[in-house]
Amino acid sequence: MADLPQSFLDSMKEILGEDYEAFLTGFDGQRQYGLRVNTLKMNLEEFERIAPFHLKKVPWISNGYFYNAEDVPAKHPFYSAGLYYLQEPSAMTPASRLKVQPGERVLDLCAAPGGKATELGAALQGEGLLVANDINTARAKALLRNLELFGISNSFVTNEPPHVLAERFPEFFHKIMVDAPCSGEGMFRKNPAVVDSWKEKGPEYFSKLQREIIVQAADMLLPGGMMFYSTCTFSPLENEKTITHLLKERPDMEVVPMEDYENFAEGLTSYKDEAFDESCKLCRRIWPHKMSGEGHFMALLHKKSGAEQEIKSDEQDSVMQNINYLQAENSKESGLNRTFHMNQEANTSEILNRDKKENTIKYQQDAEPVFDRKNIEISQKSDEKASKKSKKAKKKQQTETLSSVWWEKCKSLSKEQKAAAEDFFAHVNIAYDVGRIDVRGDNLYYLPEPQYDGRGLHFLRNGLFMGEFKKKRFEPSQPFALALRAQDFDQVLDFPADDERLQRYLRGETLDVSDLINGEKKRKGWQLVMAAGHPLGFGKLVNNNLKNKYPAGWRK
Ligand SMILES: C[S@@+](CC[C@H](N)C(=O)[O-])C[C@H]1O[C@@H](n2cnc3c(N)ncnc32)[C@H](O)[C@@H]1O
Repeated sequence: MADLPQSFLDSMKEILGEDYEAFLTGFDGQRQYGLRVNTLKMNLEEFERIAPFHLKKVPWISNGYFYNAEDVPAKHPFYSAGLYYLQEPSAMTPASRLKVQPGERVLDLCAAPGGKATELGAALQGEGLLVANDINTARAKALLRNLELFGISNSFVTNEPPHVLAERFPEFFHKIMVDAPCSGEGMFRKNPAVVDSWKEKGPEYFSKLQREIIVQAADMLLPGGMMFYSTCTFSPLENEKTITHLLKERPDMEVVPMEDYENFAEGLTSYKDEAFDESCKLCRRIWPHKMSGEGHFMALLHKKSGAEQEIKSDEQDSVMQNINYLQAENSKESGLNRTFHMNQEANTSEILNRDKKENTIKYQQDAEPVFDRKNIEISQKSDEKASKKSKKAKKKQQTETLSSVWWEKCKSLSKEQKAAAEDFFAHVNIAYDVGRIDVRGDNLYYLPEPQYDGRGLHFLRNGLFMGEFKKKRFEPSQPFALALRAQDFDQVLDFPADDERLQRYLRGETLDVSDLINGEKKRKGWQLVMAAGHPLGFGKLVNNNLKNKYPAGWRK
């Protein structure tokens, strides 16, 4: 057992009472290994059919599995294809309980390295917007990589303190995840080094930070929206006390029940001589001695709204699952009788303006908008005629593809670059909404659909980075490969998952692929390399040899 601080042990004894001994014994127990399937890329039946691991379902997570440590799924090509995320099972819970639906605007405020954001992004299924933020630049880079690996194309990855986002996005998001920085008591078993950082910065330090963050987060939530607060620590200071603070500061926020599991424990309503809001009982705790997880605190919060439209049973909205659950719970045991309303859209007028360079991470605050996506007002009050017109325009736009006509309009590109891009996109079987295509400097992007104002924000990525124009060429990007499905590209090299060439491909080696192209003499150029039908990256075919285009920074 790690050398645990006495004040931590005293606090645990106070909270757990007769369960304390079982909790301590748990520290000598075995670590649980888990993976979560990327439902943007595949369904569970397919995963179970193809995964060569010893899997057991995590009973409270629909797409979560325990695996045996000796399986080493991180080394399998399926990992490099973004088919799953390795995650301790209790850490899978928060994103699974926020019930994100395609088309929503979602914020993950403390997102790096992406354990929750990858699941939230997958739940969007390519529709809507995921703003994934982390205050720490190095960690935000890891977050971006994981989102790219998962093939999530509709994210805006930012690197800002929460208060800056709160000023920019008042009442903007349907769903918000706050997986707060914390003292990490739930990590003590998995990573004893966390004990040392706890001694430097413990619950008192983080509690103050969390109280600021949670209020700023709530201010970004749409009335009727849902927010999830979680930590991987046990201290009530960082958990129920933070929630109680939010409820006092923002009376329109309330704790609501989440989808339950028999071994979750209730939140606390007091600790020592401090009383917390009674509704903290609806929060949930994962205790490592009660179930197979390292430990988590979780609160599902709802922002009440006043006179907005009441949710009707036939209007299947994202909030419905949580609310249905809540109503059932209310009538069952709590006796609370609430009516829920929601405001479906914010009155927001947004102009998107972008920086010229990729990865300079800074929007020009005072620059003229380079790209004004019609300054569409998202408003419930917008008159019907305008909305019909814009729907028609959008439909027309969506049927356009990246044809020569479109490239012709791209003034910043040379003739050769346009021809190269056109050649490449002739192999892509996707009809793009050309209004979302953006050529910025030498780079090509596909922007998320919802409108938002990103001016002046530090960011690492806006939408999908599709590729780069070099002198006379167009080079498709690695994130683009990972966002494609097998049927989206018509020149594929599909290797069996256990073909040793896949490991060599992932190391950057040139491969002989004559057996895969069956004497197709004319075949050349960009190929999508796949492991059993799942894209891994690009290569270029020259005389039966595959020149490796797996980027150096991604190699194993
Ligand atoms: C518990 S971790 C998030 C883990 C992540 N949600 C996941 O599942 O992979 C908390 C994150 O909060 C960030 N953070 C630290 N201080 C912060 C602050 N003052 N405001 C916002 N985020 C902060 C850290 O950089 C860290 O990545």
